[in-house]
Amino acid sequence: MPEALYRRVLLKLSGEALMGDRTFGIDPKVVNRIAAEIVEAHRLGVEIAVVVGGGNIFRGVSVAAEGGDRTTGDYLGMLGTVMNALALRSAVDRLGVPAVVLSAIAIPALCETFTQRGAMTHFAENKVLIFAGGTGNPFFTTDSGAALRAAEMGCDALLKGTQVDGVYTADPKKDPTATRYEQLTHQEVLAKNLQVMDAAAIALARDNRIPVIVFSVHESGSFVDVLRGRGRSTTIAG
Ligand SMILES: Nc1ncnc2c1ncn2[C@@H]1O[C@H](COP(=O)(O)OP(=O)(O)O)[C@@H](O)[C@H]1O
Ligand SMILES: O=c1ccn([C@@H]2O[C@H](COP(=O)(O)OP(=O)(O)O)[C@@H](O)[C@H]2O)c(=O)[nH]1
Repeated sequence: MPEALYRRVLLKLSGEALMGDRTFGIDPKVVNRIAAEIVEAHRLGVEIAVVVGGGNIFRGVSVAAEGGDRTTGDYLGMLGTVMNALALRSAVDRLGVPAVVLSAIAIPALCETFTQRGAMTHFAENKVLIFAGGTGNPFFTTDSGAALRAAEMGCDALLKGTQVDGVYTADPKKDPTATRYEQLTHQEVLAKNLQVMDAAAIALARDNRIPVIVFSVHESGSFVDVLRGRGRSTTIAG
């Protein structure tokens, strides 16, 4: 069995993935399964930072679409990511690996506030880092937060665990004839306007030469498989 291909990775976890079969919120069974995979990867010796999404709780654009205030909606979305991060920390902790939540928005009663130097200290202490609050700014996404933190933390790769098992010629949920790419460049994703990740996140990864690997977080063992260079995924690099 090959060991991990990477020394330090940023795992972007879709908020919606944490819902399991529910229509809203957090399914503890799913959180426990993902936590177990993170712990397995940690035991391979990989340094892991996680950025959690919040789409299972709140999306600012939905508020705006109904005539509400986008900025307030986005802050609610960021708070949703803090809820997910706390649930994941508790699940990883319970499996015997220390984990810490670092939020872009200060909520000192619940978690630490992110600083790059503080986060590096936690890596040196062999902890799993869980980044909450996205970038801390409205009008951004947690994908952009993931690309930003991957650059700040010097990660070798950004692994996007999402609803689909890679990047397709079109959204596979809408177009059943769409076919999956094995490999693409960041520039091709932008030029073809492939919507699996927002353009700001892809551009930031491109400018910092960070490969992005898109895989399905719904398949058990997929995170560790990707770390070992196995399983179904699309690599965006070059
Ligand atoms: N070209 C494409 N290839 C793959 N997925 C795509 C593509 N275009 C749109 N999508 C959609 O993008 C979704 C992933 O993006 P997003 O909803 O932001 O996920 P996440 O919640 O993981 O951040 C997939 O579930 C898929 O339906
Ligand atoms: O830097 C950020 C990250 C997130 N959000 C808000 O938080 C919500 C949840 O994040 P996202 O949609 O990226 O979650 P995911 O799709 O990964 O579950 C977004 O819709 C935004 O409203 C934001 O305003 N700024």
